[in-house]
Amino acid sequence: MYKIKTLNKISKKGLGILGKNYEISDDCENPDGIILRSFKMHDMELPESLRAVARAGAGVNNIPLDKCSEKGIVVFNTPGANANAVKELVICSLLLSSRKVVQGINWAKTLKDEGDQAASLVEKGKSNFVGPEIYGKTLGVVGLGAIGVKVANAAHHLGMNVVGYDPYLSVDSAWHLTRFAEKATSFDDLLAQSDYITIHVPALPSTIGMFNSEAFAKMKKGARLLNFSRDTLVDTTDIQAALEDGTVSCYVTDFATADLLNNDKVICMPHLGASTPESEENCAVMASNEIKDFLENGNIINSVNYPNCDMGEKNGERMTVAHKNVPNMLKHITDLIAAKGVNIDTMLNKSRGDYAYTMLDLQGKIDPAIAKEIEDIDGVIKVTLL
Ligand SMILES: NC(=O)C1=CN([C@@H]2O[C@H](COP(=O)(O)OP(=O)(O)OC[C@H]3O[C@@H](n4cnc5c(N)ncnc54)[C@H](O)[C@@H]3O)[C@@H](O)[C@H]2O)C=CC1
Ligand SMILES: O=C(O)C(=O)COP(=O)(O)O
Repeated sequence: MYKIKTLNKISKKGLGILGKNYEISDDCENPDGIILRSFKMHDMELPESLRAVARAGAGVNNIPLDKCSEKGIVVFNTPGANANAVKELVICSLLLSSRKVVQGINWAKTLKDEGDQAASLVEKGKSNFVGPEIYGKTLGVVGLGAIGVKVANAAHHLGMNVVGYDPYLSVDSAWHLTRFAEKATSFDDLLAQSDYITIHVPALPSTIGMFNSEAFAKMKKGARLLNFSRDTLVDTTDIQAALEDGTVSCYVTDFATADLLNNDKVICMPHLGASTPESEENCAVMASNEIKDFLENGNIINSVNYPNCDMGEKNGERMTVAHKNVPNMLKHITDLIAAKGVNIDTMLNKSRGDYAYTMLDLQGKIDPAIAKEIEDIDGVIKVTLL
């Protein structure tokens, strides 16, 4: 029986994929795997039993990746599984940032006690809520991954000019991106051209604070900014100054904070980007499949800290070894196996940064003591016999 601990509410349909050999609860002790959404794991003690963490979603800034890598815990996410949900809310927000819909609705509500006068007061007051159309305007998309590409394509279909910036654009994203999107020559070029800017990059040391006073100074006066990625990408003090002096005319963010909630030029949402039944299910299905394939077969698909390694379904004895990416590891591991008279049928080894992963299909019955001996090799982190 495998034990899975959930740290957030995860779609039941998705968890159902795991099947009868899985005990799933939010308070289990010694879990083999954790499935979570935005729960912040940084202060959590990582149990010795833990082999895998699956983020049902895209962003992994809530997970202590370095600590997991050091302990041989493989972390997964679910690329693209919630991208459509976010795209739809971004398109909605483009319109909200332009047309003063939120402000207009809030004002209309104040007329609820005006009786027969309400209709004529509405007509008199509506001129305060005029806002421009998005058709023919330029949208700058920062980060052309799963979400950015979908937003760019949808905005093109709505008649916008689209300019994109992504120095690490993947081949897959390039295949899916509308040919009408123009490539910004630099981040500054995107800032200078755009009437609307939408942010779709992960929160990394290189992206945190990328929207600061320096960036705002390069933007078109009155541009509108949308942030459905992470709060830390936009400097809170600098955005408030940019809103105050009119550099930015509206900021729509999926990350409500006390400062921003008080600002009339900010539309704050309570992190709703991925909150659709479809996306919650897609993410949970993908996360469950990833963790199940890893726990049962040792395969790594869509990891964010270990290399992807896939030897298909196991058929016999399989050993997996998480280790440091240093010379001679394979020699040490295979020498020890050979010394026990065990034959290796198939082997796969891949590395990613400082870490590597080796999968070995072994012939015959294996003495579990081998795992302990391999684990004692300097540089080996975790050995699992499946
Ligand atoms: N509001 C919400 O509910 C949700 C928020 N997100 C956030 O959106 C982010 C993006 O999600 P996806 O598109 O699915 O991820 P993704 O990994 O498919 O795309 C990210 C893109 O950003 C690019 N990038 C990285 N550094 C960059 C830089 N300095 N400048 C420009 N581009 C850069 C990458 O090359 C990649 O193409 C996530 O990391 C997460 O923080 C994701 C899903 C839901
Ligand atoms: O997938 C992401 O990065 C998200 O931000 C979605 O977060 P959530 O799963 O809705 O808590």
